[in-house]
Amino acid sequence: MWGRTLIERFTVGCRKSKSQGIRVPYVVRACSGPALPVDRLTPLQAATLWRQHFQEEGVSEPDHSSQYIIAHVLGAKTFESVKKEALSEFLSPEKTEQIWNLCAKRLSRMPVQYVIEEWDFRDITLKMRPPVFIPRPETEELVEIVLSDLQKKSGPLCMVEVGCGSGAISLSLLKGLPQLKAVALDQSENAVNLTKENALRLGLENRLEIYHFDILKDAATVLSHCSGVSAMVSNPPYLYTEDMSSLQPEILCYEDPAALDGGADGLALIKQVLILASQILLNHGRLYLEVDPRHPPLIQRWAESHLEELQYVVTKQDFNNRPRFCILQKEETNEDHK
Ligand SMILES: C[S@@+](CC[C@H](N)C(=O)[O-])C[C@H]1O[C@@H](n2cnc3c(N)ncnc32)[C@H](O)[C@@H]1O
Repeated sequence: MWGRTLIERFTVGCRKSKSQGIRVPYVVRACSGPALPVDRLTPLQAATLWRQHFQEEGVSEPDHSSQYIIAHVLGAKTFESVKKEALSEFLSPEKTEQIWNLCAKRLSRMPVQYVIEEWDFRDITLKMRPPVFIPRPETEELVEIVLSDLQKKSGPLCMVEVGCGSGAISLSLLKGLPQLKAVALDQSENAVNLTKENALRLGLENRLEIYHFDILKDAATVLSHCSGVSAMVSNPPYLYTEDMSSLQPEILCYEDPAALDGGADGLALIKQVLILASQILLNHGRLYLEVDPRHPPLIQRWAESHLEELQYVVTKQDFNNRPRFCILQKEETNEDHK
């Protein structure tokens, strides 16, 4: 596991009504939190106070939430990395007010990553802004799988990412592979702008082209901008629509639903990615997908019956041992030999 971590992501956050057995999404109560203290507090005291308050208000990961926010205000990434003495020194009134303002945002269920406006993904730190999707730890594993495959290839490489969000996947692959060039696409203007900003911050902008394309509407344009690539990567929206209303309030209230909702069977965008992969990839080029654990056999069957040139290679498990990553490969067809 890399960098800063928060555990709960994509957890279904609904409760069942006892009387009707139906799903009732959480209602986030408006609450203001403890008043700005008159007496001076140390970071340790502030962390304890806010942990208790988050706990009382049902905010998930109360400990990590208060610690990451206070560490951020103190100019550090984690509480553990703040000097011991600094944790017991009184906070200035300005820093106390900053902590109170940020913790109030967390109290309204804003994810910590949006509260502190940045997050770590593998060995890079990315700027975060709602409603652009917050990268999840499983996606670090997807990147590892792609990296270890591409590292075996020699010469210049080009890849396409569909649905780049904050740029997490493309930027960490570019960082790890100096011979790689990438094209990143997203239907969201917010995502495209954030990927551009993150690419500039990391000094990777010269090897990355970023386009505001919707692959369901602009397939022809996508094809004209990307062809002959060695790899295609996507962590597409793959949730089943019926599961959307029961997501945690952090996700429901702040993240773009278009980054999550994959339609009735979660496969709406995935099928289009498969079609594009069969047209964009070079022979022996590979498509790497992050999906729901129910998807791999469905994807294999669909690709086999619709796309002769795309062979299903393997399903890989995530760190929870769930089948989450699909690899497919473009093969020469009889047509190609003619
Ligand atoms: C699950 S997020 C993944 C973001 C990022 N790759 C990551 O792993 O953190 C899916 C992304 O796909 C984008 N997306 C959804 N539908 C799309 C479409 N039709 N065309 C292009 N991008 C799309 C969303 O805007 C979102 O940024």
